[in-house]
Order: sequence, then structure tokens, then C-alpha cells
Amino acid sequence: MKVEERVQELANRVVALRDAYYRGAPLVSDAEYDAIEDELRGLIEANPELAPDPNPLDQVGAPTVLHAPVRHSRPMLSLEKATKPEQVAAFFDRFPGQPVVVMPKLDGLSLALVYDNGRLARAVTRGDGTTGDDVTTLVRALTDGVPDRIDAPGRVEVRGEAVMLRSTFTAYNTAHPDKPLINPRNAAAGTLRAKDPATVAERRLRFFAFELDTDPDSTDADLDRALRTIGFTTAAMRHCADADAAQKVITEIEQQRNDLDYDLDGAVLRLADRDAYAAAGTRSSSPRGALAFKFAAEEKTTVLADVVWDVGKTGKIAPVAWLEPVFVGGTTVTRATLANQEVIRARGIKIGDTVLVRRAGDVIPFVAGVLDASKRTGAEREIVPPTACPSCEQPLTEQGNSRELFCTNMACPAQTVRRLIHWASRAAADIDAIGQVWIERLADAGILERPSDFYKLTREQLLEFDRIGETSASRMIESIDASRQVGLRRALIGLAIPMASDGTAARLCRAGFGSLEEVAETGVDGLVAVEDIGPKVAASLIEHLDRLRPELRRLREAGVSLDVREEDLPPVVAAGAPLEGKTVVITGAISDPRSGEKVARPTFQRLCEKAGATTASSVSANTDLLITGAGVGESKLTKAEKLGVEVVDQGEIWRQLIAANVV
Ligand SMILES: NC(=O)c1ccc[n+]([C@@H]2O[C@H](COP(=O)([O-])OP(=O)(O)OC[C@H]3O[C@@H](n4cnc5c(N)ncnc54)[C@H](O)[C@@H]3O)[C@@H](O)[C@H]2O)c1
Ligand SMILES: [Zn+2]
Repeated sequence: MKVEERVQELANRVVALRDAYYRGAPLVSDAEYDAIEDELRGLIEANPELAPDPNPLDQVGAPTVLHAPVRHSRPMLSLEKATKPEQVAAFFDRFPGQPVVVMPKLDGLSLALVYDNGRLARAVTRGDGTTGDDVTTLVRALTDGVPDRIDAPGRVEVRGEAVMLRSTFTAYNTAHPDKPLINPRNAAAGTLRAKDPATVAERRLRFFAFELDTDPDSTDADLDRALRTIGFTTAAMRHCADADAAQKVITEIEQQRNDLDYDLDGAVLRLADRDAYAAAGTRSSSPRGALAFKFAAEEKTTVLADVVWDVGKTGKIAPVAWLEPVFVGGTTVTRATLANQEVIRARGIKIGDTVLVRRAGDVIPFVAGVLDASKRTGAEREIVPPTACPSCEQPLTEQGNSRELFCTNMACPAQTVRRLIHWASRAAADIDAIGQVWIERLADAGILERPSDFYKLTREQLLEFDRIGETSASRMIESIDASRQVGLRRALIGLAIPMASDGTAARLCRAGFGSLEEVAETGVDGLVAVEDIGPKVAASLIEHLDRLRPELRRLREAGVSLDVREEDLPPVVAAGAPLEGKTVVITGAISDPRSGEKVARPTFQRLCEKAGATTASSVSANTDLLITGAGVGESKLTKAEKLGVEVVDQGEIWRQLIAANVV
């Protein structure tokens, strides 16, 4: 194909994809769209004379259906993209001596908020960059972080990103399995397209500011300070003096990506001084004073090759998507969850469809939805839920709104194997020398059925298997032996009791229970008295531990400890401990200032508890301190401020922990 034909083809495709995307029905993932734009950009750069007219790359967004069009005072632009450190260095070289702020590039939709003498007059979407949609009513009703009044005279325009927090997104999809949202960004855009706020009331958004225009200019020249002074939240802006410092912050933002409550698709570099930014001016579709560094995609499209119904350790039969391999969220994904039959129905997914796969953070990859159903050939197949258990062939039962399927046959072979694998897993008994395949074989051979059977295995029995030699048999036996010290918390995790999480097990230990039998003998009331354990979890614990009594006895007889372990006991607080009697909430990424190493949240929590604190998961009127790490969730800060909770940086707490010899 001739270059000019390819240019025209790509340009047409960009226009069509944008149109679908901004109408809320994307046909491809962002990563694929970006690849098409990149190819077009490359061809035009190499052959400027072939640039199409109009050139879609010089345009921003796409005209949406405008209910009430409003012209922007100044165009709302896109951002120049970078993916390499050299491009960051080149940006600094263009503005010698200018301070730069680096901040997360939030994945939502941009809004312009116009204030008239301190009152919110209008909230407008970006639209085609020149003209946007008036969404004031929806923003007032649904968006946190947009003050109705600010203390600034004249005309003030604040621009920023409205996002749906990941927690809001997850809560919404849990509550509405029948009409799930595809991803937080799509959800945010869709929310502001609603005709009536009442229909989207549970879809709250949150606004983070990144730009400020004032007239007359009476505010701070530093963007971050100026925005905060008039009452806006910004997404952690960090000042950087040179490209190396900026690159370091960019890397930090990417590493924290999983710990934050919002989606981000990159980092934005921007001149920190508002006058310098304005003076730098703009290109056709992007400002010169800013640069977007893009991160790897968390969503990609691929083909759904098949769906397999998998029996879990609690008997839940869950649909697993078998995908054509796709590189997403930093790894190659071939399997993803499809949640349950309601989700499949609501998302209208069929085998053979091109689907959007999302892998954000540590969350199991899942199929977010079908893209471009118009591409269907007719060869796609319906996903048919089973009526009998794929393993034991017993009839299934349906539970709950999302019509989850369960096999309730306790003797189901698939469940048996899953429970054994779970008992041997790292979080439980940690029998690391016996992998899943061997557990399956031993179960097939009829010598493993329950956790207690591990402890009856002998070297001789293992040696009878063809592929187990002297060395591996010894390693297996040693590994089983070591796991006898499993203790209350990890044994409880290993028994896979429905609704009881790892956290439940930890809380029971800290509440003073000495053994698993003691938990089993306590009534619902006693269990509910433990912080964060509700009646449903308590009832499930009692029901299942009661059923498991003979197994607990067998484990004991095999010399397995079900008593609380030293490290799980409530911490011993020394007199005069620095956080004595304080209820604290920890937020953001924590790292040890002495080594710079990342510290897991539960570990830091324990340190605080050793120093006398009680830890809680969310800020409330009972909170004494909010301890902030890096990349702090802004909603927690605002809430703390509102409730008058003292906010302390982790550095200060580490200083106190070190001084009191807690660490
Ligand atoms: N899937 C598709 O078919 C399709 C089609 C069109 C566009 N897209 C996607 O939409 C996006 C379009 O690019 P674009 O040009 O609108 O946006 P962009 O990626 O160039 O970024 C500009 C936008 O970033 C946002 N932003 C977030 N944090 C910011 C910060 N701290 N400072 C400044 N801006 C910040 C603003 O909303 C701004 O409008 C891309 O991610 C693209 O992949 C997808
Ligand atoms: Zn079964």
C-alpha cells in the first residue's frame, strides 16, 4: 500500500475510533488506539507533505452530543506523550532553570470549573477542546472535591480531572452485578452524560485539580500552593529540579500505582510556575509547558477462546475465561475471571468475542466486557452455565443476586483437591515441597483426602510413586513436618471457611483466642464481640468449625499445633509507648527511612500496635492520628481535615518508633 493511502486509512480509523470512544462505546482498548495514533504520527513526521487535512492529530477529543454547549475561555488540550527518559530530559532542556512538578496522570475526564466572585458558576466537560458540555448540575450533585464557594475574587477557572475512585467502582459493581461498569474512566464519563443525577446517584466522582487561572491574579505563583489555598485537592504534585529527579518520581508513581484508589495511566510533568507555563504557549493540540509520561496499559483486548467452569475450595463453581495470550498489566495473561453467570449475562459475552481484559494491580485479571459486538461473525457461542458439578456431577444450587453456582457435596473430588492445595499453600500450612500436581496425584491415589492426611504420609508411601526419588521424598516429609507448627491463625486460613478472611484469622488471634478449639466453642455473641467480625462471618465460623471438629481432633493427634503463635498474639505494649491509647489510620505507601525499603501495610500496622496504637481501616470521629505515607489518598486527607483528625507524616512516626526501640 502507498504511504498516502495508509495515512488516510489511519486518519479515518482514528476519527471513527474517537467518535465511538467519546460516545461511551469504545471499539478497541486505549493501548490499541494509541498504537494507531502513533503509527499515523510517525508517518506524518516522516512525510509532512502527506498530512491529511484536517489532521485528526491536531484535534482534541470528539464532538459529543452537546446538551448545553459552552465555549471554553481557552482551549482544553491534550498532552504531548513520552515513554522514554530521553524525552523527559529533552523537556527539562527546553526550560532551563524552571522548576517542574510531577504528578500522577489520572484516568478520568477533564472538567473546567468556572467561579464568579467565589461562587461556582459552571462546570464544563472538555468536549472537542473548544466547546464543552455544561454539566454543572451533575457535578454539584455527584462530585466530591468541587467546593460550591471559594475565597477568591473575580473570575477564577480551575481545571482538573474527575475520576471514579476504584473503591466506588468496585462497590458499585458489587451492588449492581446486573449492570456492571466497564472501567472507572468509562464510568466517570458515563456518569456525567446522565440526564438526571438521581439515576446515577451511587456513582460518585472525585475531582483533583491541576490547573488554575485567576483574574485579577492575586494568588500564589506556585500552582500546587495556589490550588490548595483556595480549597482544592491536587493529586500529589512533587517539585523536581532536574530530569533525574523527575524520572525518579515517575518511577515511584508507577510503583505506587497499585496502592492508590484511582486509575492512572501515566505521570504528568508541568512547569510549576503558573506564569512560566502560560508563557510557554501551546502547539495545535497540546501545551508546550507539560508532558505526559505514559505507563504500560492495564487493559487490552483479546479473543475469548473458551470458558471453563472451575470448582473452588468452598464449592463455588466459577466461570474462567481462557484467552488468547495478551500482555497486560506487566504480564502475559491467558486466564481471567468472568465472576459469575449474572456478569456474563449483563455484559453479553460470548465465546469467540473480542473482549476487554483488565489487570490492574494485584487484582485477578477479569473480562470487563465485549468490544465491538458488530464484528461478530455468527460463529460465536453462548456461554452455558453447567447444571451439574463438572467434578462430581451432583446438581448445583444458585445463591444470591449474582446467581453464583455452588456444589454442596462435601465429598466432591474437585473441592477435596482444592482444599488440600489450599491447606498446603504459603498463607496456610506452607508445605512448599509438595506442589499442586502431586497433591492431585496423591488425592487420586486415595491417600490424601483431608489436611490431617498429610501428616500420615510416610516416606515409603511416597517412594512407591514412580517419579518420587529419595531426595524429594525426604524433602516432602521435612516440609510436612515443619508445617506442624502452623498455629491458630494459619490453620484457620487453611481450613478455607466461607466468608472468613485472612484478616478474620488475625483478628481472632489478637482478640485473645488461644486455640482453634476455643474459637469453635465460642458462640456467635463471643465472636461478634471481636472488632470487624459481623454476624454472618461468625455464623459461618461456628457452622463450619463444628463440622470440622473430628478433623481438628485428627490434626491434634497428628501433632499439628492449632494454638495461637507468639507472633500473632496481641502486641505487648511497653509503658510510655509513643502511640499508647491512640487510634490510628495508615494511608499511602510506607517505607523504612533507614533503608528506603518498602514496608507492607500489615507490618507497619503491627509496629504501630507494638507502640500502643489501635489501628483502624478508615478515618472516623474516633481516629486520633492519620499516618500518611507516599502517594496518599486525597479523600482520606480531606475527611481527616473535616473531622479534625491530626495528620502526621510517616517520617515522624518512624522517628518515634526508633526512639522507643520498637523497631
Ligand atoms: N479506546 C479508544 O478507542 C480511544 C479513542 C480515543 C481516545 N482514547 C484514549 O483517550 C485518551 C485520549 O487522549 P487525550 O488526548 O484526550 O488525553 P491525553 O492522554 O493526551 O491526556 C490529556 C488529558 O489528561 C488528563 N489529565 C489527567 N491528569 C492530568 C494532569 N495531572 N495534568 C494534566 N492533564 C491531566 C486531562 O483530562 C487531559 O485532558 C488516551 O488515553 C487514548 O488512549 C481511546
Ligand atoms: Zn462437585
